[in-house]
Amino acid sequence: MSQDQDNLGKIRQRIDALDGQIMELISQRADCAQEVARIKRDEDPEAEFYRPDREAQVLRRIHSENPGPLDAEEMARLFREIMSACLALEQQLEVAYLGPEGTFTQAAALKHFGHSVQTRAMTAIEEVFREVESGSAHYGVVPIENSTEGVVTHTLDRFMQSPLVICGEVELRIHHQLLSHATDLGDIQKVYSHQQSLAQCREWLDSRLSQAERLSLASNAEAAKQAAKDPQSAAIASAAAAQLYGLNILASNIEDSPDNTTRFLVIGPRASGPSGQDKTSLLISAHNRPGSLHGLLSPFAAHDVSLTRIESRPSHCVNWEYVFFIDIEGHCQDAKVAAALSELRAQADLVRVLGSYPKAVL
Ligand SMILES: C=C(O[C@@H]1C=C(C(=O)O)C=C[C@H]1O)C(=O)O
Repeated sequence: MSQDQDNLGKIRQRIDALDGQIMELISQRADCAQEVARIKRDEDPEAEFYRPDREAQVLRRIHSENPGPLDAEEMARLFREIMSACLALEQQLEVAYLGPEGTFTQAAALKHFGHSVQTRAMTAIEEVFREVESGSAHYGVVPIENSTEGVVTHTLDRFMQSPLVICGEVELRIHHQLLSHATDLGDIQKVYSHQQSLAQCREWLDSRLSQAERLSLASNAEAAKQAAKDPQSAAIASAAAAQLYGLNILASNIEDSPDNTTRFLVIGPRASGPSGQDKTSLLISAHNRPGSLHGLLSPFAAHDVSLTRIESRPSHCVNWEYVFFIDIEGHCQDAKVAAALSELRAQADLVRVLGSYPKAVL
């Protein structure tokens, strides 16, 4: 046996021994999680085991203390899966998402909760809300904004009527693939996709597929299904959808902006506690008076609270002329945020906290 082979054998023995220790430690961790569950259940038989604030803190600590050589993000992803498996011992979470299977929203749900939850595909954003409102699913995941195309107005509008709260956010880098049974771009007559994805690939389509008609459908996965039926068509969708619907990737990463990112929200029946690094989303309205927007924003400036986003929408209601969706830094239980909100309540016709939730970690 050569010296190298001898060394290889020894290193493999060491890896086997380490795997044994890792397994033992993960099992001890799972025992602790079950113990936490017993305590929570004793305090309250209806207790919710999932704690987004605690999970965010665990992941942040792993991220910041990671010694390498693995990338911090990679290490946090491994722990995301360990926590997901531990939580599944306590409670099988059901997560509704904007389907069908293979959408970016499903990828976002799995990124946020890990792979030990049960994901359930819904056909519309409205249905995701309804599924969680009725209690058929514990949580829901819906898209809210894209770095290239802006806000998903349908999701914002739905918050105006829903009692649900936002308990998390997920950011996902979006890579679009052109999927088809065809092998030549010249054969493509139609391109199907969700309207946002068509917009995110506009320049690529103008230069490489200008002959093809663009047709928008309810989701990218739906587009992949359509493209699978007609070899003269293509879909813009994810690599996961290519596998799921048996299509070739005819061109990859065709999005116009290299940092094309979509943000998703996790919606649920219960508010999240403070994690130390949080955001709060608000729905605010005021009558149309001169200076009313200024009045709505000044409490944030006065209490040193940063605004990360502001979006205005038609109110769909005669009483209010403006509705603003505002994201701020901090949790509604933080002193600065609480002070800004109480000042705001004195000026606005409506202030609803849509949720305070941990900033995305992964
Ligand atoms: C163990 C707990 O419950 C759940 C499981 C967690 C874990 O495995 O670390 C973290 C938060 C909760 O989702 C807890 O609240 O600490």
